[in-house]
Amino acid sequence: MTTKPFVLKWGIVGAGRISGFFVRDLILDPTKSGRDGDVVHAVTAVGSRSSQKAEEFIKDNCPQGGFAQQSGLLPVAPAAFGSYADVYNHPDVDIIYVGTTHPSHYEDCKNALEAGKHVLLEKPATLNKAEFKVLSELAQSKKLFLMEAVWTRFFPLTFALEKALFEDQAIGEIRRLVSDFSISFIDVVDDTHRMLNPSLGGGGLLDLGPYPLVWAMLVLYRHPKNNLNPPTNLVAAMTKFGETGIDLHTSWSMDFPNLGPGARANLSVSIGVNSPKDVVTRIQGTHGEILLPWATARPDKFIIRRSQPGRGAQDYTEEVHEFPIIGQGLHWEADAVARCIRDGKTESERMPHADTLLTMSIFDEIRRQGGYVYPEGLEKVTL
Ligand SMILES: NC(=O)C1=CN([C@@H]2O[C@H](COP(=O)(O)OP(=O)(O)OC[C@H]3O[C@@H](n4cnc5c(N)ncnc54)[C@H](OP(=O)(O)O)[C@@H]3O)[C@@H](O)[C@H]2O)C=CC1
Ligand SMILES: O=C1OC[C@@H](O)[C@H](O)[C@H]1O
Repeated sequence: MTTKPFVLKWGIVGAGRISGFFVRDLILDPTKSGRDGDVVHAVTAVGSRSSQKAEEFIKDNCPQGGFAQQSGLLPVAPAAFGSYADVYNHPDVDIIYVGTTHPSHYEDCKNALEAGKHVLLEKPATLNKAEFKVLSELAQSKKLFLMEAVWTRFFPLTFALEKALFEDQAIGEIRRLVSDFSISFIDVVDDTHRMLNPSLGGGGLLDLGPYPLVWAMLVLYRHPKNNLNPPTNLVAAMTKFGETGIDLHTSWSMDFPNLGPGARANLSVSIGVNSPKDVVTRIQGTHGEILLPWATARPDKFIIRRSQPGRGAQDYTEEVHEFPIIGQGLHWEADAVARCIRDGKTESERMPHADTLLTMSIFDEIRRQGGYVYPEGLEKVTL
């Protein structure tokens, strides 16, 4: 006997680039994209500040909705709206995907929760820790699911990497992690683009920073021996882009003193250059290293180089572990969210509120040390 899959009905707010990638992944047949198929997705409503844009978004990305609609499991067509509120109030929506620009995240998420909907909130969750704290408390008080959309955490590759590091001890004790995510936007987009525009929370840190940080969070912060102790000795530097106040290059280091004699993360982002494609993340241990090639957000392989202590970095054996990605790879995150909601959970153990609060407190401190000040009134909540 086959069991019917759980259907999660999504309402999308913000008809932009990542929302397009997200819904196109919701259309993929789970059994043909390396997933279990116990949960499937429907796209029942799309909201934009322009109704025409919402209609075009549906036509271009999901004319028949998600896989649940395409396969006949849910006979409901996706509806286009010229406001976000119509999506929050739509009876055929279980969860809101917030794919808007950074400064809108707080209010869009709050409005969705107040309308009684679960939320998957694009990264960075908010502009600061204080804003996310309000959202977390609101979601908890209303018993609604809320998660920051750090999709990289849900890749099969990421689970396999953790097994190699923590169970198999593939490189011995971890001593250092170096990760960079850099994409040159300067001279590629104009100054009004969200990446360069201070009033849209522009710059490298908020947009690209979640990805180098996610590797430090998973490999060092969530290392079984770290016992979830926050990093110490955070030291950050920012180079600013012209007179705008946003960051062009940002780098920071953090220590994890509970790991052996101590481990360090050296992390960086830039919107002025591109990361080298061959290695963007390097995890170094007492018995070798693991390399992750481009992209920091979406790697499809890792390379284990095993060596003997004291034998020098040139003397190693190499194994390549490949994890092909069908679609963009946002479907693993969407499936994990669907399972949480099916099972009545209000948080994901894989991406809990506590990890978002720590992320935002790290970003707050980097901005403090780097002198990144948001335009007046951009933050809706401050400490
Ligand atoms: N997980 C991932 O891989 C990725 C995540 N992201 C995250 O997703 C979010 C959106 O990024 P992306 O899709 O690239 O951005 P886009 O600019 O393509 O889309 C953002 C959308 O936000 C809405 N919006 C609301 N208020 C404003 C405003 N004042 N100015 C401009 N747009 C506004 C618009 O939707 P409308 O006009 O329809 O109302 C717009 O289409 C960001 O938080 C980013 O960090 C981005 C890329 C990849
Ligand atoms: O989340 C992201 O990952 C991919 C990048 O291209 C994009 O700027 C960023 O928002």
